[in-house]
Amino acid sequence: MTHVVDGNAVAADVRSGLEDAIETLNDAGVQPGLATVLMSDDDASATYVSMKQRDCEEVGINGIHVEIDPDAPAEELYETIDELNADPDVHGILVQLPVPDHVDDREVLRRIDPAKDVDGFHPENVGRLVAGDARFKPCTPHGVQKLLASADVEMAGKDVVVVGRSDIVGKPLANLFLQRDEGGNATVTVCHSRTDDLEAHTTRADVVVAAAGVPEFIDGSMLKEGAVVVDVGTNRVDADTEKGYRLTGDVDFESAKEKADVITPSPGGVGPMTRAMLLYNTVKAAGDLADVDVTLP
Ligand SMILES: Nc1nc(=O)c2c([nH]1)NC[C@@H]1CN(c3ccc(C(=O)N[C@@H](CCC(=O)O)C(=O)O)cc3)C=[N+]21
Repeated sequence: MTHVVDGNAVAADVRSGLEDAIETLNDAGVQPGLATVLMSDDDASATYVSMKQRDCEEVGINGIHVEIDPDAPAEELYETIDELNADPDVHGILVQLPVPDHVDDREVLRRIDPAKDVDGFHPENVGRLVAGDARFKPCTPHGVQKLLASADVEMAGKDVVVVGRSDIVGKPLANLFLQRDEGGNATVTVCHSRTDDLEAHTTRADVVVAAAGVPEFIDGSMLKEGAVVVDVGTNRVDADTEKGYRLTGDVDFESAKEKADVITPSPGGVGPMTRAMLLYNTVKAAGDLADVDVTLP
């Protein structure tokens, strides 16, 4: 029987595992705070940000939400970041990506205080992750590791194929899988849109991570019998539903499930874990900034 990993349940475990740490912080007079900044008209972005705010409320993190008109000058976003950097009640800052074209996203990521960079996207934090000294593991890659651990998937020595080379998923995840610690020690191949013969890679992989942002493009025929499949995709595709779309991953779930021993669905897999690890990083940031020792799940 294929094990379908329940991302909502594992995410709920992470959230309840944070309760002790939040209590410890509260006892020390610290209320962890997460600022989300939205500079976009995009529906999906607004939905994700409001889910993140709701998560904060649920676990007792102070959620601060800032919205900036997408037509406003870039300076407005930069100055907002400066203010949040200086605000002692804010321990984590997340600027929802993508930002409008006239805003330099590299400048956005450089501008965030690395100690408050709960996405882990600041160049200093990227460098630390690659060097094996991560301060914040980026939320999606970290969530993938936690999901695999929850399903007792041993990564050491495994042939892992990551499909997708983004800065927010593919690259950091490949680095985490390589590291000499828990959830790492794998043999990692990173494939992408210019890879010759993708199937040759995926069909020999013990673990396939689909993170290319292309709906349902990994199907059962591309997998080895008994593979572990992680679906990072969250795509909205047009459909005859009330909302006019349905959510689907980068994996064709039905055919992949026929082959896989373990599979994470989407929705209901990596997405909720991404949000849970954001809370985790916010609690860690609060502990570090306030110099309070917290035990993280
Ligand atoms: N600075 C920044 N940090 C991010 O972490 C970030 C970002 N920008 N921009 C966009 C992507 C996307 N992302 C998701 C998070 C949760 C779900 C999620 O919870 N999905 C649910 C369903 C969501 C729904 O119902 O629409 C699920 O998969 O079950 C999806 C996508 C974070 N991102």
